[in-house]
Order: sequence, then structure tokens, then C-alpha cells
Amino acid sequence: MSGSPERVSLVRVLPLAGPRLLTALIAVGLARAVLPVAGAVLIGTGVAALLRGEDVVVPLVVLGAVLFAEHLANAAWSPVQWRAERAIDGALRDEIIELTQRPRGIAHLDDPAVTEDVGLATGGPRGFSIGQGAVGTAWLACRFAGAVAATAVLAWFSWYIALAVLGAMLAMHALLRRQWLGISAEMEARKPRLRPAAYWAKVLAGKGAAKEVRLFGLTEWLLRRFRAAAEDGMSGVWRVRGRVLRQQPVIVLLTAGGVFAALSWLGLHQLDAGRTIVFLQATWAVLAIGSMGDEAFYIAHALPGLRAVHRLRTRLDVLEEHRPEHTAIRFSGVWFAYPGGAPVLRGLSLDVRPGETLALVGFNGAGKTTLVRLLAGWYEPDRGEVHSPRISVLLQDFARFDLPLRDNVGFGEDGVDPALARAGAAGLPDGELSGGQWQRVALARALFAVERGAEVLVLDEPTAHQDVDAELALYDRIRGAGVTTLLISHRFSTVRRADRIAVLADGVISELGTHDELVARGGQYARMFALQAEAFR
Ligand SMILES: Nc1ncnc2c1ncn2[C@@H]1O[C@H](COP(=O)(O)OP(=O)(O)OP(=O)(O)O)[C@@H](O)[C@H]1O
Repeated sequence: MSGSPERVSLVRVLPLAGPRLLTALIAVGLARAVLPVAGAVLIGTGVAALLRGEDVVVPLVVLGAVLFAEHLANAAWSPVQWRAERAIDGALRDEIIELTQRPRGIAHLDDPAVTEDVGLATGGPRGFSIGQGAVGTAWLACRFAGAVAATAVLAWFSWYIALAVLGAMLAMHALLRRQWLGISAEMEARKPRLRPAAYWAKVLAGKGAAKEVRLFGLTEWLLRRFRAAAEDGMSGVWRVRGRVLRQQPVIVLLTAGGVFAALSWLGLHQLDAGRTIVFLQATWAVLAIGSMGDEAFYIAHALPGLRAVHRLRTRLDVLEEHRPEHTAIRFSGVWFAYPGGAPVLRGLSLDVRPGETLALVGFNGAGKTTLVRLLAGWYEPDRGEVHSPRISVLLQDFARFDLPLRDNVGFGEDGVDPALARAGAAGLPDGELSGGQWQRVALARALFAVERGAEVLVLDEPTAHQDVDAELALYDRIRGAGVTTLLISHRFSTVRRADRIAVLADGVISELGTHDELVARGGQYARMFALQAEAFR
């Protein structure tokens, strides 16, 4: 059963309707709930004035105005209610969409719990929305306000009768709500168990099996199956309904008790006609809160969706990552294995300084591309941490969009010329491109992202399709951009020009330094460099 703190959290989403709609909702709701009480008082005082032979024009005009306003409020309620519900649901849907986009990885989209919560949050299984629940709480609050106003009028005659009637009606309201929501919850829970009954009913009454049913005289047997299935499916609902029936005397007693107390008081205190009318009208108005309105269903059925929203908020609202001051990228103690595979990274640590170009080298399969995937946030490390700002990546397997050249770079945005020029892709045609030309286009795309705010440029084999001269020219132009660059390359002619070089071996950075330092060290880098230099010769 729904606790009241949860219903308070439904109230908290009401402002999503926007200040104007929310004000309208509360004003119209209050008018609908409280004006009838004012009308009741006015009728009573009018009648009293009439009986005293006084002029009743003014009271009648006021009464007319109140009744008219009440009528207007009733007419305005549905559109205001509907628009507020839609506004709240729309705002929540936008938030959910934004939340699902927020994590850098995409693993959460494969998580069935997240998918289910997204479904619940954007429209519950029973078609009741959070907006309906929230607006339902607002209307319930207005109804209570109306009951309190009526109680205040009644208290003007007798405060204890007023409190007794209100108390009885609140108890009745709570009991009715529990009963109906109990039945509704049981019906929902029973749905799967009612499916066999529906099936047997279809076989019995449907056309599909009609011939066999008659041929083999199956009717009796099918009927027994149907009855057994229906009884099994409905037994829980009947049990709850039986309990509700047994509680009916309590409901009757509460209503009768309230009415009896009020009428007894009236009998003991001879009031004039006008005050009698006011007293009776106020009593009926208090009695009205005893009944349970549709809003109770809306409220109860909105809560699972709201819980889903809360879960998604905690789950996906990843805090802005803490980034150390003097590094653009930091890997610390990062372990990573692909599902079912051996660890590729085994406690790798690496800092890339702002503005520097760091080249990452290693044998095939050492894990260089894996490192880029972690950096981009497509995968999460198993252990350790990866910190990085917004990055722009030129992938080995970059996409080739079937779009004009400029759209392949800017996706509709203007100002792609400098990036095209820097990538050596200016003046390329829109049609067929060679592998090397495509690579320049992809490079222009990555450079354009840097112009638009990415702080680190990651280049995974950016020049694999370029000849040596083109590669050197490209590389100089990239350096000219002055952006922090992580470069992965097998070409030592390019690598040696980087500010620092890191060697990835056995899942860690085994060597780190400038080209000269690493050559002097005579380790893996020196051997790899010597091999390639020899091949060139
Ligand atoms: N999606 C994947 N699923 C499972 N294993 C993978 C996946 N991608 C790469 N691997 C494995 O992870 C290891 C590291 O691969 P990675 O592509 O990161 O190496 P690399 O250093 O970039 O290699 P290369 O120089 O050939 O591009 C390899 O053993 C590879 O087989």
C-alpha cells in the first residue's frame, strides 16, 4: 500500500506543469471544491432573510455569482487537468530521455532493469501516468480543503459535531480506498492466472475447434476445465471481495453515525429555517469527503512509475567526474577484460598532459584500441579509474556516411573549411573517394569536433592509408592545432615526432619517454624502431 511520503513525492512533480498551469489547476480545483460550501451558506442566509421579509436582491445576486463561478470551474477543470497532466508527463519523459543519454557508455541500455524502468516511467503498464497521479493528489488536496471549509461552517454551530462528522468521513474515506485499491491490486496480480480460463472459453465458444468439440462430445469436459480455471483465477479476487463485503457494516455505521449525530444535534437545538439549511448543507458537504474518487486510483497507479523515475535518477545521473588539474587524461590502475576474455589491460596507469602529443605504440593486439574505447567511455574499466575531458576520436574503422563531403564533417553545421583544410581534405569531390581520401574526411570530422569544444584529439592509426609525405604533412598540420593529442600509430616516422611515447605491453605502460630517451634505453621501443628503420633501408 502506498505510504504518504511517496504521495508527497507525487506533489513534488506538480511544478513540472509550469507556474501558470499549476496556478490554474489549484485555483480551479479549489473553486470546484470550496464554492459549493460558500453556496450552501449563501442559500441558508438568503432563505433566512426571505423569511424575515427582508430584501433579498443582493444575496440572490451574490449567490448567482457563486453558482456561476462554480459552474465555470467545473467546466474548466477537465481541460486544465488534462493539460497539466500532459505537461508533467512531457517534462518527465524529456528528463528520462536526457538521463538515458547521460552515461558515456551504452551498457545501461542493455540492462533489462533500466529498460523496464524507462517503460514504467514513461507510461505505466495500466496506462496511468505520473502526471495523472500528481494532478490527482492536487485534486484530492482541494477536496480536503472543501471538507475543511464545510467543517469550519459546521463548527460555527458545534465544533464537536463538526469534528465527529469529519472524523467519521475521513475514516470511511481511508477504508474505502484500502478496499478498492486492494481489489484492483488483486485483479492485476491475478491476470496471468486468468489466461487459461480465457483460453478454454475461446475453445468452447469459438469457431476454430467447434467441429471437434461436437464430434467428440467435448463440451462437458471443456466446461469443467473452464470452470476450474476461472475459479482458480478468480478465487483471490473473491476472497478480497468477501472481506470487503464483511466490512460494509463499518461503512454503514460510519455514515449513519455521522448523520445521526448531526441530526440529533439539530433536533436538540431549535434553529430557524435559514440556519437549519446552512447546517444541513454543511453536513452534506463534509459527508462528501467520505467517498473515494477516481483520483485514488490515479495516485496509487502512478507510484510505480515515480519509483522507476527515482531509480533511474540515482542510477544514471552520474556525477560530473572529478578531473585532476594537471592532466588531460588519466588512467590509474586500470584493469579491463572483454566479456569472457583474458585481461587486456592489467593495472595500466598513464597521464597525458594538457597540450602534449603522446604517441602510444605496441604490438598488434597489445590493447591500444581497447584503451581508446575506455577513454571514449564505450566500456567501463573492471577496476581502476579513467578520467578524461570531452574527446574527439578518429577511429580505425571510422564511418563513411552517404552524405555530401561537408555533411560528413559538420553534419549540417557550418564552418567546416578550416578543419577540411587542416586534414588535407579541402576540395575533395562529393562522390567516390579512395581509402586515403576518406581517412582525411574522417580526420576533418575529428578536427571539427575539436573546434567545437572537444579538448583531446585521439587518433587511432590516422595515417594508415597515407603515403609517407602526406602523413608528415598531415601530422604537422594536426600539431599546429595545439590540442592535446593521443596518437596511436605503427609508423615510427610519425611516432618519433611526438612529445612523449608510451609503450603498451602486457597490459601496462612498459616504457615512457621521448624518442631519444627510449632509444637510449634500448628496450622494446628501441628494438621496434630499429626493426622498422632497417625495413626502410
Ligand atoms: N570487441 C572485442 N571483444 C573481445 N576481444 C577483443 C575485442 N576487441 C579486441 N579484443 C581483443 O583484445 C586484445 C587487444 O585488442 P586491441 O584491438 O585493443 O589491440 P591493438 O593494440 O589496438 O591492436 P592493433 O595494433 O592490431 O590495432 C586483443 O587480444 C583482441 O583480440
